[in-house]
Amino acid sequence: MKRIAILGGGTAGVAAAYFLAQSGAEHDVTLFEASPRLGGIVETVREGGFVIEGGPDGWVTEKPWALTLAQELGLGDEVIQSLDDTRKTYIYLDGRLEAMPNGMRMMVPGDLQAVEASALFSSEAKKAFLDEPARADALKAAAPDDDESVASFVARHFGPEVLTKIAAPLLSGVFGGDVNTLSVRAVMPAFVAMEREYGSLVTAVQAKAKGTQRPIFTTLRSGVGTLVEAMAAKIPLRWIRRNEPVKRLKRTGEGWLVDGRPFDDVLLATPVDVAAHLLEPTDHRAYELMQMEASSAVVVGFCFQENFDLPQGFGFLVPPGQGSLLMAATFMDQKFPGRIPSGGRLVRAFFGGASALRLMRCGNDEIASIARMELARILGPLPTPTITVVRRWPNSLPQYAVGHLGRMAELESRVQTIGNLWLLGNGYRGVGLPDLIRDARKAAQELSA
Ligand SMILES: Cc1c2[nH]c(c1CCC(=O)O)Cc1[nH]c(c(CCC(=O)O)c1C)Cc1[nH]c(c(CCC(=O)O)c1C)Cc1[nH]c(c(C)c1CCC(=O)O)C2
Repeated sequence: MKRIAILGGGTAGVAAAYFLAQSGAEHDVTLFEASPRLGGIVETVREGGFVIEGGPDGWVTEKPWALTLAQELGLGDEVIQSLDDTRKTYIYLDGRLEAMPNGMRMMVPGDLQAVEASALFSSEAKKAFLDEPARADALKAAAPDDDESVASFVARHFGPEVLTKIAAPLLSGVFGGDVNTLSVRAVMPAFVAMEREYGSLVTAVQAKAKGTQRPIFTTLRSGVGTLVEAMAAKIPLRWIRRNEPVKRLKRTGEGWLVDGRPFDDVLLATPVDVAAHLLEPTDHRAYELMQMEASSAVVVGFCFQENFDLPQGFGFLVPPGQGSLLMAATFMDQKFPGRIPSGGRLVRAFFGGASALRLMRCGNDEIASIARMELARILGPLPTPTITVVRRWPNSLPQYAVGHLGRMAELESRVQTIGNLWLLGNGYRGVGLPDLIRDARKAAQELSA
């Protein structure tokens, strides 16, 4: 019987424990969670008919692994999709919310007429979009053999305006990060492949848009929290140790000592900085490879009993330098069905970067009042919310900087050499919930083989 320690009870750690429990093999598992609660940054608050997400509100439909898990857990009837018929994403520019043109795939237009008609871009930026297909050969030739930043990739294709107006805010809304440091190969592999094949991204997106489009986001009727709760309910209770942060990890001849207790295998599913610190005595090079910036977020959910007008669509993003403390906001009741009781509104505000770090030190009431003020400056006066949920997520989103894939390949080979070790979580092979679930399943399969 293998003695397995899972360190960290967020989505990755809980999923690993769940898959081990399901494997049919006789494992002796201990899941160490530092806090009193499982789930990490996944947390659904259900109150007064509102479904309020403290962390992620869903996942990207394109990645199948969370949906498969939901179905295995018997949650098939709970699965719902985003309301894409009325999908719009706004960018806050020069004091106004300007809609992104329809048919955009991130910063690449699928519909050049929609770009032409948009008030978001100057005539120069429109010309850059229109001219890009003709530059296909040159773009292919200019593609570096190595990694590059998202900024340099986007600027090569579409110039500086598209970079600052669309790519920067969109990437902050997905990776919380800075386009000048983010690795294009790690965060936009699909676009890199398109460039290799077509040269022009516009041509590639148009060629690929011909198939039927599924809604962009998927979630569960009662919230993403249900996914973690349903997994946790199938983990033997004696496996779970809450309020037990692990302080020391030591490799022994055959296995590990976790705060002095012997185990055969270790799954490190803590935040990257914690995992790096725990591995430092075992492998200093692994520790170095795990040094990465992580961005922080403060999320505020506001529930309103009254209905009031909001722009149609999912929400808005704020590019750097637009004079708002907000990074983004989501109009939850327009993004997914069933988030509110009949009538009412549910709006989520996000702070990131330096604003998040500053706000993190304030009390909940102060954070909520700043969030309301910042929302009202952009959306106009808001009614008084009946429920407010504030969550702080320090260092929660690792930044995949230029060279990330190369560093991760080296880290993986260190992990193989160390042996009896798995690294799980959002610092390595993808930031979305589906990525975490895919990796946890794979680790459990390898352990049970
Ligand atoms: C600010 C922020 C958001 N979401 C996120 C942040 C970063 C800050 C942080 O959590 O630390 C994080 C995020 N957003 C997304 C992911 C998953 C990415 C993946 O699975 O690869 C992750 C990890 C999907 C997304 N999130 C977004 C896209 C782009 C959608 C598009 O092309 O329109 C994706 C794939 C855009 C986004 N993202 C957000 C808003 C308000 C919007 C626009 C409106 C809306 O949909 O709610 C909120």
